[in-house]
This record gives sequence, C-alpha cells and structure tokens, in this order.
Amino acid sequence: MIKVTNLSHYYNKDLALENINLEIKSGEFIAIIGESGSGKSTLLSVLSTLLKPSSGDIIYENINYNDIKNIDDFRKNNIGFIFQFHYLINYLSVKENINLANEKASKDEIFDLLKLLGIENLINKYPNEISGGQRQRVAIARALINNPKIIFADEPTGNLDSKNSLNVFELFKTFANTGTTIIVATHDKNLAQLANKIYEVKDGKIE
Ligand SMILES: Nc1ncnc2c1ncn2[C@@H]1O[C@H](COP(=O)(O)OP(=O)(O)OP(=O)(O)O)[C@@H](O)[C@H]1O
Repeated sequence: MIKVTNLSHYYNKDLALENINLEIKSGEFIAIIGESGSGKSTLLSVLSTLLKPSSGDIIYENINYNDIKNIDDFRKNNIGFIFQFHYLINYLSVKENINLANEKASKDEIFDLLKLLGIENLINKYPNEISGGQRQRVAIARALINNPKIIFADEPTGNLDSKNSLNVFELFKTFANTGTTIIVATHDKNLAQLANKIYEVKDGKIE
C-alpha cells in the first residue's frame, strides 16, 4: 500500500528525517512512537502528502508521489486526517460538520457511520454540547465519511483522558480490521501496543 525508500527531510539545513525505509500493507494498523521532537509529525506529514520530502520515494499502491497530478484529488479520494484538536466548526451541527468533508453524504449514511462510532444520538447536536471524547469521535467520522483507504492520525488522543483514548484506539483497530490502513503518531507507548506494528522514531531515524 505504501512503500517508502531512502526518505529524508530537511527543514532548511536541519535534518528531521534520515533515510527512512518502510513498507505498510493494506489494512495494517501502524503506531509511530518517539519522544517529542523525534520526527513523528514530520514523518506523518510526509507520508500523508502534506509535506514534500527533500529526497526519497513514496509509492502508494502503484503511484509514485512525484507522479500524482492532482494532489488535492488524491488526498480527497484516498486519505482521511485526524488531528489532536478536532477542528470541528462550532456553529455547525455534527451532521453538518461531517458534510463539510463530503457534501454528498446523506443523513442516513452519516447516521450509520455515527452508529458505528456509538454516537448516532448526537447527529443534531453542536460541538459545544458534547464531550471531548465525543467530539474526537465526530472528527473520526469526518475522516471516514469519504471511505478513505488510509487514515493518518497525529496524536489523536493528546487531548483525551485514558478511557476515551483507549476507546479511540479500539475504534482504529476495528476500522483496520475492515481493510482501512491506519497510521497513528502517538507518544503513548501503552496505547501503541494495540497497533499491529510499532515504528519508533529516534532523532529522525526509524529504530
Ligand atoms: N516547520 C518546521 N520548521 C523547522 N523545523 C521544524 C518544523 N517542524 C518540525 N521541525 C523540527 O523537526 C524535528 C522533528 O519535529 P517533529 O514535529 O516531526 O517531531 P515530533 O516527534 O512530532 O514531536 P512532538 O511529539 O513534540 O510533536 C524537530 O527538531 C523540530 O524542531
């Protein structure tokens, strides 16, 4: 699904990623761990096409990153993003927030997805009427509504208590079992144990 070879990234002259090689298979749940500043976010940004690497190759199925003609379309059709902060819009309902990611999604489709996440009763609520854990589940629904092949999540539980964090990782496991590739950066080594595979980044290198 994703094959990375000899990937390096510099911010100006500072090396942030050094000669990364990895292969991620379809439906794998991958955790990227490492200390603050080790390079987790940079690796995730590069893998998810948000940042163009200084050198190296990334191949998605059979397409080389450098050969993708319309990166916006590629992202829209293939990738879902989840961040530490949910970035929901307060004056839009849960349903409307999800429709921002896919305006064609019907109320029934959104309801079914929310049901999978255990929050279908919140469909007409507004973000400030629901809990932090519920907001993050809405953000997960928003990432899933386009049926992406790959989900990238950068510290998705950074803002949640341990119970909600575990819940989010268990949801990731469920979605990985249905064939979605999940790649999560976290500093939480215990949560990372729930993934199929853990990569540790240290000083910009994979251990
Ligand atoms: N936009 C940027 N410009 C310059 N340097 C950056 C930028 N983003 C990150 N860096 C540097 O690159 C290195 C890796 O940072 P990165 O954010 O990838 O680490 P991280 O493991 O995700 O850290 P954290 O867990 O604190 O988010 C650090 O030395 C950081 O200071």
